[in-house]
Parts: sequence; C-alpha cells; structure tokens
Amino acid sequence: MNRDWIATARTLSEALPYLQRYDDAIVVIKLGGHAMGSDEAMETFARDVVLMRQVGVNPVVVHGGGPMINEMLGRLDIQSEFVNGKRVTDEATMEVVEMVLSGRVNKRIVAAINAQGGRAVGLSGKDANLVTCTPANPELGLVGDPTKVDPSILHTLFRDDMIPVIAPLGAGENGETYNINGDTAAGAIAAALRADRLLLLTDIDGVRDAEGRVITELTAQDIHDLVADGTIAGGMIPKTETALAAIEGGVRAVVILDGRAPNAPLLELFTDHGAGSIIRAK
Ligand SMILES: Nc1ncnc2c1ncn2[C@@H]1O[C@H](COP(=O)(O)OP(=O)(O)O)[C@@H](O)[C@H]1O
Ligand SMILES: CC(=O)N[C@@H](CCC(=O)OP(=O)(O)O)C(=O)O
Repeated sequence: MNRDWIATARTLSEALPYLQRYDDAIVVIKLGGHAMGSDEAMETFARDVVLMRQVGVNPVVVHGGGPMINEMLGRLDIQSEFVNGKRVTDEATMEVVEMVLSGRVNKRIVAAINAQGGRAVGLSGKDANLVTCTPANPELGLVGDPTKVDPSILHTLFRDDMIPVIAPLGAGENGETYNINGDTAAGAIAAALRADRLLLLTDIDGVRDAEGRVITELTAQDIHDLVADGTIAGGMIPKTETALAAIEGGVRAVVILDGRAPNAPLLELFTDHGAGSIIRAK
C-alpha cells in the first residue's frame, strides 16, 4: 500500500480545532495572474475553495490577470506601461482589461470551482455597486482607487451557499469603468467585509528580508522599514501597502504566500504549519 491512510485520518482529526475556528469566517483570497498556473494548479485551487465552503467558511475570490492582459494587448499591438506597479490605462486598454478580466479569467475560475461541485458566481466591482472608484492619479488614466465598497451582494451570495469570484474593476460616480490593481481591490473588499483573513496568493513564498529569508511574521513598523531601505520593492510594495490598509480597515490578519505551492490556502488555514508572511491586527 503506497498511501498512509492512518496519516490521512490523523490529518483530518488534527484539523478539527482549525475547522471550528474558521466556522462561518470570511476569507478573501486574492489569486494573482502569476499564481494562476496550469489547469491542474487551477483545479487544486478550486478544490481548496470548495472545501473551505464545505466546512463552513465563506470564501471570496478576487483575481488579477496582469499577464493575461499583457498577452491580449500584445496580440492587438497595443503598448502598455506600468507606473509603481499600476498599468497606465487609456480607453482602448480599458476595453481589453475588462474583456480579459471579466471574460476569460473570471470565467475560467468560475468554471474550475463549479467543476469541483461548488456554486461560483462571477462578478466585477461594477455589479450591484460593489466597488465605486475615483481616479487614482491623472497620470494613470482610468486606474481607480476604491472609495466605497458595498458588500451587500456578497452577504446575499454567502446566505445562498454561493462563492463570489470578483474581477478587479469598479464604476466611477458617473458610470465610467475603472481598472483597479487586484491587490488593492482585494484589500478594499476584505476591509468592507471585516474579513477574518485576506490571503494574497503570489509567485514567491513570502516577504523576504535583505538576506533572502522569508519573514514569517511582520509588523507595520517592519513593513515601513523594509520599504524605506528598498528590501521590499516592485510588486511587493502594493501587496504590503494593501496588507496595512486592510488591517487598518478591520481585517484580522493578512497572509502573503506562494499560490503555486499545492494546497497553499489549506496549509495556511487548517494546519499548524502556516505558510508565507503574516501581518496581524494588534
Ligand atoms: N522583499 C521582497 N520579498 C518578496 N518578494 C519581493 C520583495 N521585493 C520585491 N519582491 C517581488 O515581488 C514579486 C511579487 O509581486 P507581483 O509579481 O506583482 O505578484 P502578483 O503578480 O502575484 O500580484 C515577487 O515575485 C518578487 O519578485
Ligand atoms: C491598475 C492595474 O494595474 N490593474 C491590473 C489589474 C490586474 C491585476 O492586478 O493582475 P495581477 O494581480 O495578476 O498583477 C492590470 O491592469 O494589470
């Protein structure tokens, strides 16, 4: 026999206190474009989300899709540039961003969850006034900063046992469409829900120190210091900024972890091992 069934049973038994702790908890999971790998990886991710729902957690998936947007812009021969980790977004780019995020990427995740027996509902921040935005910065064009999040649609979906899958777009005061960085959108939604956990799934095993070691627990002061001395750079800046804003907004803890590792969300939520870097509310 090449499988240790006793160990499997023990693992389930050991998970009991965690299952009890997270009963009815709200867990927001940001799935970055770089963490969205092969179909097999997507299937594993979808199983984890369905398992969470099955054991009484209310999972919310907020996704990115930067690499998929780049690919489509390339095919259409539209140039694109980033300023401080955010895509400069003109009208033509916005059209492609919406098609890719709300269309291909969102539906791929919805289909994967439904294939595992879940009931996923795909939406964007434009649905049911979920996310209202103002322009982040004139230099960035149609990039939005969330100013108001109305999570009532999400509570409705939780009550009916459905799993929201959200594309990071928002509506302006006059109905315009804005492109929101996926981490920023996930943080704002998690804060509006007063989520128990925000998991930021990315392509690295956590926030690293100057020697390259993963820092398992980070304080706000550590983040300020590491950003100031350049140890936290590039795409990790919006993530750590999001973590601080989410904690400030009422989220209990934020974890930055490697979404490419199999079962990363389950490892974090339901075992002693934990994963990645955690930032906790005081
Ligand atoms: N101190 C740091 N610790 C970990 N990663 C860092 C750090 N500073 C910069 N990074 C970079 O941030 C990247 C994650 O951001 P990003 O590529 O935008 O992720 P995603 O596409 O998942 O949103 C890492 O792959 C790494 O190259
Ligand atoms: C304003 C802004 O930069 N929006 C992002 C939205 C997608 C995203 O955040 O994707 P990842 O999580 O995969 O990086 C973009 O246009 O690429």
